[in-house]
Amino acid sequence: MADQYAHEASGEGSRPMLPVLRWEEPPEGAVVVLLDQTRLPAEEVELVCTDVPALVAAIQSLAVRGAPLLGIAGAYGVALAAARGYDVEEAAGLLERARPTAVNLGYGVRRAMAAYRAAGPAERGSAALMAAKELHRQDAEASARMAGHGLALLDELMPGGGHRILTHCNTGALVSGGEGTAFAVALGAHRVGRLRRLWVDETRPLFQGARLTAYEAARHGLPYTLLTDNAAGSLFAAGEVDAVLIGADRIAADGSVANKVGSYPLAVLAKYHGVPFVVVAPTTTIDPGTPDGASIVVEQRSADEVTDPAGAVGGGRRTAPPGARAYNPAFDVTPPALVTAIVTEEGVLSPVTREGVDGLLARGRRTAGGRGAGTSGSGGSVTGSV
Ligand SMILES: CSC[C@@H](O)[C@@H](O)C(=O)COP(=O)(O)O
Repeated sequence: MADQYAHEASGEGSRPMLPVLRWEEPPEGAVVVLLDQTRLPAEEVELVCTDVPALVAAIQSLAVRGAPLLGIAGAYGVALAAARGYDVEEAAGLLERARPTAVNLGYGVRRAMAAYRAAGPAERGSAALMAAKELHRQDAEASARMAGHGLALLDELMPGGGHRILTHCNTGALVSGGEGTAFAVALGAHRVGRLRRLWVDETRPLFQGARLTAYEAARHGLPYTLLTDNAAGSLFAAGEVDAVLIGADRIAADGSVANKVGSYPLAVLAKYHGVPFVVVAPTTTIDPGTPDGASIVVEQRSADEVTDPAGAVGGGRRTAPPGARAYNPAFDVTPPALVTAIVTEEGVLSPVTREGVDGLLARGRRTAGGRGAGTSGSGGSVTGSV
């Protein structure tokens, strides 16, 4: 495909992005400060959440979003409730139910709640806060390790380098305590001179690809090119895609992957064209309590996001006549048979089997400590450092 479609690489971003999420304790009381992702890329504006309902609203409006970051936000939400003297048990329920598909949200809330409940009455708030900070730090570490494992996998799959990678939705620093999941792998490839092109699906209806991934790619000087989601087929047919790299919102025990709607069609295309389809996610995204893809609850969002797509992210005009109905699932589910590999901070699983997923989870539990059910097992090959 002609290079005139490529955004020119221009070196690392000129200035650091504001922190995606931070905790502050001014004299007026603790707050969770978020980079408002609904305002990107036009402006970097922070949203200050002084209470749990405000944080829940920010989660539901996608001001803060992306599975790993939702987990971190949920954990800080518990700390916020404790610091502000709210009913912490009730706050935890509100936070956990704010969005249904990304398992990390509930994981982060439960982890902070476990610390809160285990502490003595005077230490509960600080115990929840420490748990949130620990999860934040661990997610950054996991991100760096995923980038390393993912890059090694790409080199194995495509020894010649010059990777042309297609990605969907947004998986960079905006979803993570670190540099992200799938995007961190592409960034790693760029830094060692192996990324020839990052193809970025715009990701309808909320344009996380166009608004957020392109924004992050530009800041890092990646050679990226945007495409409408429905242009992906012709891109594969033209032989322009070497690998698909995506994130995940929930990985079921059988290796089924829920991710932003539009991921499953990419997996089908990849299979047909013999292109690796690689999922990059921390082990906190694996849910042993969800046995298979059919059991994953897929969030259904408002029809307005489809009929008035620009309006949903800050101004524009309707594209559909008044009263038009819309089918608007936020995620779809890709079966394990279509997934070439799952890259986690604990290593790479390929092929994707129930036993292999279980083994990854056991490794993740050993690293992070106590994360719920699941037994260790074997099956599938997990490579990489433990
Ligand atoms: C790394 S998070 C998983 C992503 O791949 C993707 O599905 C995503 O960005 C989450 O969707 P969102 O609805 O924007 O919260």
